Amino acid sequence: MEGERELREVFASYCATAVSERATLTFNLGNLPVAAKAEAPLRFGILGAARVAPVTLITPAESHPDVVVAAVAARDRAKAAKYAKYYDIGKFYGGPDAYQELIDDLEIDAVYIALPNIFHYEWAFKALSGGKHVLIEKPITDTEAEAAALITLAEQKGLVLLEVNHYCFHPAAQRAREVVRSGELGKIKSIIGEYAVPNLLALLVFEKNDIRFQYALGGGSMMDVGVYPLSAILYLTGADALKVTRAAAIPHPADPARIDHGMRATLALLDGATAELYCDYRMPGWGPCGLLPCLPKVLLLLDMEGGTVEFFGFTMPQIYHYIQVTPRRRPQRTEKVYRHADGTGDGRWSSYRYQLEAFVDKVRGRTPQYWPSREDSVNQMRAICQVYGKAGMPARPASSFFVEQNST
Ligand SMILES: NC(=O)C1=CN([C@@H]2O[C@H](COP(=O)(O)OP(=O)(O)OC[C@H]3O[C@@H](n4cnc5c(N)ncnc54)[C@H](OP(=O)(O)O)[C@@H]3O)[C@@H](O)[C@H]2O)C=CC1
Ligand SMILES: O=C1OC[C@@H](O)[C@H](O)[C@H]1O
Repeated sequence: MEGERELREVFASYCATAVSERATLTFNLGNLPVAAKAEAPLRFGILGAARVAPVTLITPAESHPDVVVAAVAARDRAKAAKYAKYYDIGKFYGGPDAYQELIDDLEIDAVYIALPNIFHYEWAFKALSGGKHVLIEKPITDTEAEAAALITLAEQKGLVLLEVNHYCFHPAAQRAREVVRSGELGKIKSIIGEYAVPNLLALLVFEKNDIRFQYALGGGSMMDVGVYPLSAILYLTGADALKVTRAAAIPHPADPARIDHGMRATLALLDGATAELYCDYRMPGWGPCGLLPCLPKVLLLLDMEGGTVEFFGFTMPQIYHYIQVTPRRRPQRTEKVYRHADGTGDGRWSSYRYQLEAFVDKVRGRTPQYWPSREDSVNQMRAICQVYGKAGMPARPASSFFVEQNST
């Protein structure tokens, strides 16, 4: 009952907001002016004609004066051609060698990897070896050892490697982190981190054989939506280590022993704080038998010595978010942040656009507004592996390319 009330409140507040203050912003997200390009912009190539790339890179690149998406590679030539035409990408590679051909293209400076997780390591390794900067989807790899190897390789090559934890670059996430770390509310006692996709939405968006539900491709909810609350817990607390004390998978009916459609985990953080993580692809709706539709639940809730902080919509702050700070002895306040305090950024930018800004700054030798520490991706991978272990599910398979490289 409490859950139903909460979901109804969230639904009502979302609707009210959508028709008022942020409606213009939501509309504008796809309508940022196309920037005039610099003389020698950073030329990106995309590995895989991925569904996600228009949101994560192609649209953000349009408004960046120093970025051009110059090529796409897909295993099927016709698919590559169609994708290139549709998104106005100048060059395409198709066929079984397409990914390597794109990497070998001397006109390409950076590669975006949005392939199934199991292929992240291999293609990031090959792209870095070929001298390309790499923007890679989350989770960076399937295992901790692979993540560490990529980071070392990027450093050896002097190249930029960035895992797409895009929301961390958005001013709202940075403001939430500032509030939490400012000392205003003292130490953290506990955190709840959730990313749950409603049943009905997941049915509409994901096909049965989606890469997210295939063990051999590095699937599982913890590998996908679970990464967000996990990385946010690390991001907000600044903890570089945590211990998974308990985890329970909600098994996927298609592969119940190995694939989680949901996961609940308890984490022990520094200083005695704890965190409860929940991710799900099949969050039931509300009302009779949970059949009425609900919205995705994307939430961070911190109980601190001096009050609470709720950061709602943390992975999609450009669409909707709020940071509600409730000190125990002072009035509650709600913050919404779309630009940096120094005025940089643009209220219409998505988290992906903020991320691209930082990526380019890093490549160009400027200091990005935010950049993760070299250990972040490794810590994240280690924690994911621990969650699967505690839940009694097998670790995600290592890349066969990594296994071959490391077999004596
Ligand atoms: N940061 C974010 O907000 C989001 C991140 N993601 C991440 O992006 C990545 C891709 O997700 P998404 O775009 O939804 O994925 P898609 O289903 O669109 O697959 C991406 C590409 O992977 C290749 N591929 C797909 N299935 C297989 C297979 N069975 N075997 C080999 N290759 C395959 C295809 O390449 P080809 O075109 O060459 O055939 C395809 O274009 C994942 O790592 C996911 O976690 C996804 C959504 C949002
Ligand atoms: O942002 C996201 O939401 C939906 C997921 O399946 C996707 O992979 C993730 O990155």
